[in-house]
Amino acid sequence: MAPPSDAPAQPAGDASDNTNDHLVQSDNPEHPANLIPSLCAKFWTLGWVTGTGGGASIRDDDLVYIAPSGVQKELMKPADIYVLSLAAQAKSLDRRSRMYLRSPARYKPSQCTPLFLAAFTKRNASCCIHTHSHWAVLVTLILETQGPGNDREFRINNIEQIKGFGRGFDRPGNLGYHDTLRIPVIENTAHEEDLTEFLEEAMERYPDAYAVLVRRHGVYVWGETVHKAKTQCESLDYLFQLAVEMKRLDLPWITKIEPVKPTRA
Ligand SMILES: CSCCC(=O)C(=O)COP(=O)(O)O
Ligand SMILES: [Zn+2]
Repeated sequence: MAPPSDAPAQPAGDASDNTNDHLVQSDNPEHPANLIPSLCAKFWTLGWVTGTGGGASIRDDDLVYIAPSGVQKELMKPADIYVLSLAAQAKSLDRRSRMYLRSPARYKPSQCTPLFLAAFTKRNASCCIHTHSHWAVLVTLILETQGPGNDREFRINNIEQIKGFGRGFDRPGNLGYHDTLRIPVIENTAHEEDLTEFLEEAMERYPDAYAVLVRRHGVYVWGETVHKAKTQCESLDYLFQLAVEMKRLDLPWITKIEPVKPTRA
């Protein structure tokens, strides 16, 4: 059956209408133009990029690789990827207009683009992942029930998976078991791009955070490398799911546990 005429076309991997195609052509599976589609296909199986929502972007030095908007992210091809230069973008007087080095004609770039750029420019991240995970959304809903003043930060401690997080931008090492992981929550907006100023403001308030939750929407997670962004996103999703189950069992997310001293025989 033919799709309705107003349905967004699915990526077909046809780059014939583009210039600078060499920017997305590589046999290396680690090339960002190959990695974004393969990561998004994995994220779809986790429920992170369902129904065109969510996505991922990768920065390689000055070049930023971006998925198309409104497409099923698990089906896109390297030829569907947009590429822009951070240096060229920085010179642009109009913050909202973007000069793409490669721009597939049939789509628009992801609405998440300015949020991904914030992670790259303000945190020197190399990868930013945006999920619509149920667990992320549920955590923001649970926090909402705790009322104004207590609903703008997710906090958890004394859980082993917290060690999956770096200590912060430009700070060596990872969090420890007894450390408290803090993730700011911002309110959702009618359009994804309008989240940018609130995400940037949360980054200012939480200089060491690697993620920002968006109420009733999902989460943005970044890292200094693709590997670290993915590890942190997985760790966070694990912690969000655990937190939802803990809440169901009436268990607190923050506990006071004294460090156990190792005994020597
Ligand atoms: C049903 S998804 C609505 C937009 C959104 O929240 C999102 O993450 C995807 O935006 P994109 O422009 O990348 O399709
Ligand atoms: Zn989204």
